[in-house]
Amino acid sequence: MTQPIFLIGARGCGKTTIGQALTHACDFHFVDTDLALQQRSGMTVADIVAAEGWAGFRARETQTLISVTQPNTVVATGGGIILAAENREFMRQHGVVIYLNAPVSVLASRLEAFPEAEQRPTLTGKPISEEVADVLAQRDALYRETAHYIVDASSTPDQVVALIQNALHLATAI
Ligand SMILES: Nc1ncnc2c1ncn2[C@@H]1O[C@H](COP(=O)(O)OP(=O)(O)O)[C@@H](O)[C@H]1O
Ligand SMILES: O=C(O)C1=C[C@@H](OP(=O)(O)O)[C@@H](O)[C@H](O)C1
Ligand SMILES: [Mg+2]
Repeated sequence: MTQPIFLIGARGCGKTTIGQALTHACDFHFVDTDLALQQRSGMTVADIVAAEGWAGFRARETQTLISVTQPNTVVATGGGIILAAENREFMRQHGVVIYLNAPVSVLASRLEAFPEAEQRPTLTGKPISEEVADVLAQRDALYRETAHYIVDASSTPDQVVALIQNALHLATAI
């Protein structure tokens, strides 16, 4: 299989971490839409949102998604990539989409331990655990309708990578 693999899911589900580990396991290249758009603009996510609002960030995110998509590539996306219908359609048409699914308690404890405020400026103004619950409630259906496969992302990184590889073997067998 050479199709790109898109990792989607909430902040803290491990798209960036698992994406890097997966590229070693399946000998793909790694790209992360947030890292790519920050390198190109010379600004952090927080800088872009402060200067251009979330609409400016979302426009850059869509451009970046299209430009980084190549064969043999794992694309770690940002948690809000599924908000735009064009992004959802693009990912489903151009590759295999995997939803890294984890409960609110797991997401909140990871984000509380490593908030990375420059990467994750607040979306709602609420404390982390409330924000995670609210945002996941709004987006879970979009992650599910976009995904070809849903993988439990609450176990260790090695275990999550193994679950993805199982799903991809299914994909190559079809
Ligand atoms: N499977 C995992 N088990 C434990 N910690 C994890 C796991 N996946 C990610 N993390 C940790 O959670 C935090 C957020 O991970 P990250 O990959 O940045 O998530 P995302 O890109 O989905 O927002 C990081 O500190 C990372 O080390
Ligand atoms: O969920 C979101 O709307 C966002 C998630 C972030 O990426 P991660 O999911 O990699 O943290 C980043 O793209 C930005 O802060 C917006
Ligand atoms: Mg990330």
